[in-house]
Amino acid sequence: MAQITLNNVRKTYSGALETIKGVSLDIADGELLVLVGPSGCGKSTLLRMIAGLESISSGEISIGGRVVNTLEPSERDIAMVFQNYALYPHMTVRQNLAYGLKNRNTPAAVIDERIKKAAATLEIEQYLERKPRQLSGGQRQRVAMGRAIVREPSAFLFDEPLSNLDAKLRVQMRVEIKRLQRALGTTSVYVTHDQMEAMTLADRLVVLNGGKIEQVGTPIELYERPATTFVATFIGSPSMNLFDVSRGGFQLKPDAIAGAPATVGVRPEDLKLLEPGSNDRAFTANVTVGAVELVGAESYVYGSLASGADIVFRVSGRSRIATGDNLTVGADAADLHAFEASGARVG
Ligand SMILES: Nc1ncnc2c1ncn2[C@@H]1O[C@H](COP(=O)(O)OP(=O)(O)OP(=O)(O)O)[C@@H](O)[C@H]1O
Repeated sequence: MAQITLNNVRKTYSGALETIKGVSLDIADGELLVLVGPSGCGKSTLLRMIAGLESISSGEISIGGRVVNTLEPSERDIAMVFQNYALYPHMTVRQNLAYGLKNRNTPAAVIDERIKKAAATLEIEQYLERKPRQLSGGQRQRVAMGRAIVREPSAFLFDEPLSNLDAKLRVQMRVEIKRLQRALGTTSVYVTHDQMEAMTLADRLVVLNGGKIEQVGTPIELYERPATTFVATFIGSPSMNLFDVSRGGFQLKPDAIAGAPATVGVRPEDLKLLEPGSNDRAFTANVTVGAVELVGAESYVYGSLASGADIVFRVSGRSRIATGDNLTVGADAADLHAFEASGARVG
């Protein structure tokens, strides 16, 4: 087990602009930290630098109190789990699990014991003599996890391990990874571009944007108090409505928000359908409905304000709302988010 520390880590690929622009992070012993952000923001680069698969242009990374900047991946006592499983096709599951340990001259009895334990934990005991091609995607993913577990490393690094699986299996495996990580208590860094996966897995989340940290916090902290408009729209689905105050098209009670923000944000789930013309909430707006989307237990209503700004809100169940309807929606002061023109949160 180990704490991982990043101190002002930077990366410039040769001939490219700076990709990681000074990232500092303390990852606690046993913590599951998720790096999330849009494509190209530098998640994989950061993870690969922790793994030692990519050099660091400047700054310092330490694992378990040991500076690892110049150590080979094999010397860092970490195990990586990738999306493409990286299993050897000609070897059985047992041989795949044993491979990394044999290379490290682990005694045969220890290898057998660790494989037995990992196979039981992952419920893959009955597949040990099979080849990877005789397994389903989910089973292969478990074997990939098994290869990491038998090493008993001080940290796991996950690089989008579930992105090759179908939606249902992805949810199952994500629950399993969380359970395993808890049970083993191994410090883990997990990269994904899927905000839902990030929210459900993470002890803490790091939102990266353009090689910089936008915000670090627990999923609930990021959801309730996004530090920037970027985080506000990245976390949550459908994403938060952001209204340009200078454009208007909505009513705000004078005491609803302190100061003079440039942007007001409201989550779709915090907007309530009101009696037409109501104005007793901190925020109210008249909406012309453009489209209604039924998604299982609730519907998303998409529309526009008088200013032309887009708005989306959620209603439970199958809705009678139809395209062309004129409605009034509102929100309480506690559910409003305010941002400066720079995108930074106010208050
Ligand atoms: N070997 C390389 N040489 C030059 N530029 C690179 C190299 N690898 C990555 N980059 C660039 O660095 C940036 C970050 O890439 P990275 O793969 O870390 O992003 P990411 O957030 O993991 O994206 P994705 O979610 O699409 O995998 C991108 O602009 C990418 O083009």
